[in-house]
Amino acid sequence: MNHTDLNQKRLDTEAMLAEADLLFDQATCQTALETMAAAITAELGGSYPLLLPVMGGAVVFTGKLLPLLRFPLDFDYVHVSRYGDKLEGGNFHWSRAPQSSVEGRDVLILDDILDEGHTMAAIKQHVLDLGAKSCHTAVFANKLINKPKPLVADFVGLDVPNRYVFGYGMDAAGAWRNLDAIYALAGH
Ligand SMILES: O=P(O)(O)OC[C@H]1O[C@H](OP(=O)(O)OP(=O)(O)O)[C@H](O)[C@@H]1O
Ligand code: HPA
Repeated sequence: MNHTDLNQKRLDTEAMLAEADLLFDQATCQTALETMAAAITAELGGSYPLLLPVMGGAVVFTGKLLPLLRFPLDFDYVHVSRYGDKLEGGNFHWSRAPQSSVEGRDVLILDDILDEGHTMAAIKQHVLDLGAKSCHTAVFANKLINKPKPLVADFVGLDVPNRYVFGYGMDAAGAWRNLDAIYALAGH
């Protein structure tokens, strides 16, 4: 992309945020995160779990959550995507399957958002197929959609409305994963 195109993209991306609706501010997200950390600790703190964040959306949630978990754990990650830069999900693309052995482990999958739930359901099934002893799921945002999901997350930070949301690891057209709050795209 040349300099002019990049500059236009920067301006468009700034405009997208300026027009968006703030749903959950930084303080609200932090409180939700701390509540989740306490619940995860109570459930899994004694089982030396293997944490598997789903890149790239889980990067902010995971980076903020990990220092709040003061118990022994192992860390690996998977990379699965089905939205890319689009607003609607398509086929799965696995860029990285779990590398550490999940066999016999209590696994906790972490993701930024449970939308239709297909991503989390597929990863959980894969982890169980690999012989995990148990598999819990944690999502920072759970979208309140108007249809049943294949899976209910064990740990949820915030319920978000049925709109396209971004920030806190979630992208809008590839941008704004770096925001410390959750916004909804204008008109979506
Ligand atoms: O519940 P679902 O409808 O399956 O959607 C949720 C998934 O979609 C997003 O990933 P995406 O495919 O956009 O990849 P990314 O994490 O790289 O943005 C998000 O990070 C979740 O993994
Ligand atoms: O609403 C969303 N925002 C960002 N990424 C997503 N992936 C699935 N749904 C969403």
